[in-house]
Amino acid sequence: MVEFRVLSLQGGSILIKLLLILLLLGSGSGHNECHGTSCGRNEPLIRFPFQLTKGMRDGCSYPRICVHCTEKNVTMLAHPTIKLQVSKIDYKKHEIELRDPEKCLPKKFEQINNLAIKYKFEGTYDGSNSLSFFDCSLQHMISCPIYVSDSDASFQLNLTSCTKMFDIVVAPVSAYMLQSNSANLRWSNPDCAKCEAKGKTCKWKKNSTEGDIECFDCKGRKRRIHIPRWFIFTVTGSVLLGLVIVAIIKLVLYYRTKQEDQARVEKFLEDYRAENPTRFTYADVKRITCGFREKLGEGAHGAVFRGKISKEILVAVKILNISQEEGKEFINEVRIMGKMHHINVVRLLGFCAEGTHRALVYGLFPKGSLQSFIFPSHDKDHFLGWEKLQRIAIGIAKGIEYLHLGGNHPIIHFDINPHNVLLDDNLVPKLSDFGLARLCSKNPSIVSITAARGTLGYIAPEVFSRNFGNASYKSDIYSYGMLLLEMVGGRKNVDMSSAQNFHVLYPDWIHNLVDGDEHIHVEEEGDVTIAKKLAIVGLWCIQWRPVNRPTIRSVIQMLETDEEEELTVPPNPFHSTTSIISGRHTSTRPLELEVIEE
Ligand SMILES: Nc1ncnc2c1ncn2[C@@H]1O[C@H](COP(=O)(O)OP(=O)(O)OP(=O)(O)O)[C@@H](O)[C@H]1O
Repeated sequence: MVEFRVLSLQGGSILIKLLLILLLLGSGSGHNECHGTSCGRNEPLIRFPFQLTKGMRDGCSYPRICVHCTEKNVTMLAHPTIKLQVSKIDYKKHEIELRDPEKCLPKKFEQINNLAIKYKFEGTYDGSNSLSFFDCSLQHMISCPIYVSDSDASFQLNLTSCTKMFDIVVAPVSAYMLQSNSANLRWSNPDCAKCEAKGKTCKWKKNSTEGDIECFDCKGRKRRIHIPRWFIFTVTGSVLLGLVIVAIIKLVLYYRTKQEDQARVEKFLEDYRAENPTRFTYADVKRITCGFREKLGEGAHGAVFRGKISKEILVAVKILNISQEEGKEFINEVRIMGKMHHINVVRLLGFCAEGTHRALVYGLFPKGSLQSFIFPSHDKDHFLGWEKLQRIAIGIAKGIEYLHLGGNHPIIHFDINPHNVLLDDNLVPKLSDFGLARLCSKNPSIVSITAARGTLGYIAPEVFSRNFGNASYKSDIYSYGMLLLEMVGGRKNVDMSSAQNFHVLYPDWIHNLVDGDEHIHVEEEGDVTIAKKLAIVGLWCIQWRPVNRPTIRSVIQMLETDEEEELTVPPNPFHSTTSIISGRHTSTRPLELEVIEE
């Protein structure tokens, strides 16, 4: 969930960045120092020394010439009193063409004159500029009642019904221009010639009220894309709306899954207190394992994944590779397994039986299995020490005793090996995978998989072939004996180099050890005693004939005794031909077992 949120935050920040870029691009549609801007399609380009302002306010003074755009996209001079349209700007000749939107430019002569004085505009007309103004308002049907005549009489008017108003000796515009509603004026300042000679353009110096200019290099600057404002607002709005909707959906989902998690934890705790395994759906299993993210290992019955029911409750989820259609049988078996509670037995916390999915949920043991703690005693860095090994051996035996004798439903494990002994933080051993032999008995691939895993050496001869007798509780004793010998020797007891014929490697040194002439690594006095005791008990457990093997209670008694002398060394089972019931085998060392088809 945390990652989910982080991802969505990242996604959100990317979207926000996109929006900012759009807005920046949009802001490029305003005044652009390099390329200028305009009010509309056929409107003049507005660039230095013109400045686009937002309204009619006289926001800028000489030498800045301010213009603004009307709602109808017409370019107007920005002036509080003068209403004149800027219809053309010639940046080469430094000329602007002004028009009266009310089509009566002579009436606005005074304003033009004031403008020319304010901005030091020059006239573009070379002839005599003495003008006479007439009031012709008595003439009907005319839109502009003021007539202008110049001294050159180049523009003759019918003035019979007009009265002369005044004469102007020097005017910046000609009578012809005024009458034809267009006045051309030239600006001389600011002069951008110096910058332009350098291939640059001009811009106003920042923070200068005097209207100082500086050169500005536009080369290499890409032209900004013009994106209409409506487009930007629509896109921005849609994206924001989308983000809000996504956030709401995520929030709803987040709270819903939180509620589901809470309900799952409550149900789990309730079942835990009632000592029942919780039934999970397959969706629960997926959520608990975060989509089967972390695999802890794989055994004969399936893969094991790390999982989490709540922050505090960590679990290991075994996804069984059995596909029984009938879930009832499975659930019955699992309920029996769930009743098994002992300090040396892994507690089954839950299960899943949905469709063909079968899973078992156990408590998590981060230290893993005993397999990773079995090292030879001379490997000082890893060897656990004889005291701890003895405690672990007794713990495992007590776990087996509980399975065999403790509950209402006795269980033969059938797969005792170091992989199936998990260790908690205090190195207390916990037997796992009990009950799986029965649960998965319909799976024909198990024996071969077990063989491939290398736990074959732990399987009692009678489990392997009926020629050696019937499988029983004593079969677990055999596996336990092999486990003890491996704990003492710290090495594999089976040579798997040949797939078909395997050898049980009966270690000579074990006999030497119990006879007293083997030098093992000891830290303390008692260490040899413990090592010998574990070896003797191990040898008793691996007797060929089940009847010759001790019960698990006797095993515990032998392990817990302090009297070394009390333990007698059993005959070497690998030398005894008489102990093999069928008599098919003759003894060889190391003994070679043949797989006999049932
Ligand atoms: N409850 C658990 N907590 C931590 N790790 C576990 C737990 N159960 C199993 N594992 C790890 O997952 C691995 C696979 O376990 P699994 O019991 O499926 O197979 P195995 O015991 O190694 O082999 P097999 O099933 O053939 O006996 C083990 O090696 C063990 O390290």
